[in-house]
Amino acid sequence: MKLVMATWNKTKLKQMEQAFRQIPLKVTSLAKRIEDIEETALTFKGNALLKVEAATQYYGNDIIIGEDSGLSIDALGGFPGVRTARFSPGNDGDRAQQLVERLSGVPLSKRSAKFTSAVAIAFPDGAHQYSQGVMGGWIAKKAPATISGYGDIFLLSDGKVLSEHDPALISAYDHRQVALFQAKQYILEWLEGKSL
Ligand SMILES: O=c1[nH]c(=O)c2ncn([C@@H]3O[C@H](COP(=O)(O)OP(=O)(O)OP(=O)(O)O)[C@@H](O)[C@H]3O)c2[nH]1
Repeated sequence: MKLVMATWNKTKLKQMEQAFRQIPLKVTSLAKRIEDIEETALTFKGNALLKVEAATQYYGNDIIIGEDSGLSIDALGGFPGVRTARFSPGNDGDRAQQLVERLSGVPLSKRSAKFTSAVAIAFPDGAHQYSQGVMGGWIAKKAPATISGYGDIFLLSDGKVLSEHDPALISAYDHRQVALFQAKQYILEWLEGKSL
């Protein structure tokens, strides 16, 4: 039995491998076997499940994990949410720039936002588990001259944007790390329950 990471994103894959390093199973990614899927669900959890389901026909005897994440801005009714990675052409930096422009004139008190990460797990016996992590913050009024991603516009309560923080120090509060930590407990407990 293997741990199959249902992701096509290399950074995410590394984070998942790291988060699950204590689990005594070989980790593999389905990226090479199946093409990236269309993320058509209306929720992060729904998209995480779609990623997992894309893998079940090839990896029915393994534990499959999928993750979906994004940024939700209160003043924009939760936008971009599940569409964070693709609400307009270009890269995350271009999209983050657009969000800052859309919030022009909005005071900091009304710029609250959150990152959400949802993880879905499919076990070989057909059981599923889900976990979620959330990190709250604000969309900064002053963005750097060059915005390379959402981390450059996401302000934390210490007055610094996410990308100004040491990832190792912020990791305990990171939405994805929180969701993956809970997922790890589910997997370890499932293995224990099966005496594996
Ligand atoms: O700067 C950031 N710091 C973060 O902490 C963070 N967490 C999520 N995101 C963004 O949210 C979308 C995820 O999209 P997503 O889950 O569909 O991933 P993906 O399509 O790359 O991979 P996958 O679907 O193959 O797994 C992408 O735009 C990510 O940049 C972040 N950006």
